[in-house]
Amino acid sequence: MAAASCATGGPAATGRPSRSAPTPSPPSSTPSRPGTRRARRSTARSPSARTSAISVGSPSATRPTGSRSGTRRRPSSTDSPATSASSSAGPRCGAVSRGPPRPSACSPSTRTARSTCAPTPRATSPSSTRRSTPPRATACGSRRSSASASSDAAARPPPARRFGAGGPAWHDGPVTDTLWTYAVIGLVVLLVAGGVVVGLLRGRGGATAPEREAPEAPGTPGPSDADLAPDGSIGTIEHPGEVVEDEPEAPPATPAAPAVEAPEAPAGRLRRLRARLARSNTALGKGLLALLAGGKLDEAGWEEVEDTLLAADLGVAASTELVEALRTRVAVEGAQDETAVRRMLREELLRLVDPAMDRSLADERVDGRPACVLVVGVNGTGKTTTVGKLARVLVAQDKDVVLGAADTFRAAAADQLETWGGRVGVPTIRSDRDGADPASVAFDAVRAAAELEADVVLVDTAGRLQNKVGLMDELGKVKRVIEKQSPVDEVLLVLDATTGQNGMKQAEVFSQVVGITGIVLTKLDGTAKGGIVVAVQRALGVPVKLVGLGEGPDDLAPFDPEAFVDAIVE
Ligand SMILES: Nc1nc2c(ncn2[C@@H]2O[C@H](COP(=O)(O)OP(=O)(O)OP(=O)(O)O)[C@@H](O)[C@H]2O)c(=O)[nH]1
Repeated sequence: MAAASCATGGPAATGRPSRSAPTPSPPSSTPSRPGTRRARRSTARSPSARTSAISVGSPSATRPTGSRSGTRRRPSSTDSPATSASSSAGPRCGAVSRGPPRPSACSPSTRTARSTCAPTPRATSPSSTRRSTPPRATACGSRRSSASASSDAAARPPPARRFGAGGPAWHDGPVTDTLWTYAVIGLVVLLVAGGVVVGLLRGRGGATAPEREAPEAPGTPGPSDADLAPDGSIGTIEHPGEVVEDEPEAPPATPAAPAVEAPEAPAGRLRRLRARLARSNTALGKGLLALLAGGKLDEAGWEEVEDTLLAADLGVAASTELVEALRTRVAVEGAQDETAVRRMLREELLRLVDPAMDRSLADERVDGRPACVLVVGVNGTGKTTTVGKLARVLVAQDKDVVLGAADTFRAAAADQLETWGGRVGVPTIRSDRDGADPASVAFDAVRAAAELEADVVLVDTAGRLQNKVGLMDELGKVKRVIEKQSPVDEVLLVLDATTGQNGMKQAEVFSQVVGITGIVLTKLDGTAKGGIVVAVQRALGVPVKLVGLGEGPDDLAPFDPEAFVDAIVE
């Protein structure tokens, strides 16, 4: 046991570099990244963690303590293996070898008296043999002068003779016998005392609080195999008289993986949301129906119909056109009941909304690459929310989606988008730095989507007023940079329906800068101005493709002209 302690405790045995002082080593690079799970794992498994785990339950006999001792005393090249083997641990071996017993054991008087104790039974016992055999002789010999060693050799008979038959030839008489006996007894007492001291030191090492270890340099070897339990873990370390068990290692606290949601299928969403649309557009629908079904309309009545349409943001041209169409039909078909009026109104509104427009989204891979969708608009219209909701629509259609957080202006936008994506298991490409170049982030997102072989990448951009030339130029650059890698298949302009005709001006400028291909009308749940759908489509010649009807995650619906008109007239 002692020999084993020395072997594992000495610096040479551990392979650890000797340190002249236990100064803290520089921190390793791994713990400098605690935020990451990998880093947490690394920290949990780091050498310092392991050694501190050993220190908690380990006494001086364990390798770490031996290692620390090793830093205090570098083993001398003159230390023989026997010296180590005869002591407990490296440094302690040295301390014991320098203690009082050795000089007295090796003193000339003792050597002279040795001949007198030859016949004692203790001298022939195995333990006596261990104590008196080469190890200690070597230790003593390292201190003796060569002259005294040679005189000692001359005066001393061979050990076999001394302790074997106890040959009388070198018996000098009773006085010498007595001195020899005392010397041997003294030697034995000192050895026993030394053993007790070593034992106490070890026992105390196990009882005291573990010393705090200096952090180890990266690459410092971890616990040796001797420190490891059969299963490879750092296990119990036994000491005389006590068994210290490692506390069962608590499983690493892994954050609960957020549940991935299953978004609602997009088909029929608008029908579910129709009540919200109808509630907001009650004035339009009910007002028109009341006027039209009230009997033959005079000029004032028709003006009232037109005002109602304008109030719903249908726009002057569309409103005038609708009134003309209705007047013609009433004149031709005669006075109608409410059901017939409703049908007539529905047909004329639907014609204005133009169901023939292509409202499909670019959400399929094109020419072996992901479809690329850029989302633009003024501040606060709901772009980020729309990108998040649209990701859900696409996931519900079993598409592989990647999000690009190119809104680097608003600090929380990337986090907001990442949260949306995380809920449906969609990755978000973002910059860690606020104010990063949005074109660069957009480029990275498109490249990542290509590498991931996604179906579609949705790139969110910062809100900007259409009259800020610098910001509009920046948006143009975002698109151009993306196009160095992939065509932009869809540019969605997000318009807040509550802004009414103001949105028309936005749409025109954005369209000039980045070429709008589709419109998302948000916040239609909170406005009676559903007529904007018609107005904006007519002004830009691009279809409304999606409508937002609430703040809920699935409150974005593909625009369905029939459902939209039904919600108005029913
Ligand atoms: N009622 C309602 N609220 C909506 C709708 N769409 C978005 N919002 C809300 O509009 C607010 C602004 O949404 P954001 O997505 O942050 O707007 P943004 O355009 O990204 O904002 P900027 O990045 O500052 O330009 C949020 O409170 C959304 O919940 C909608 O269809 N209906």
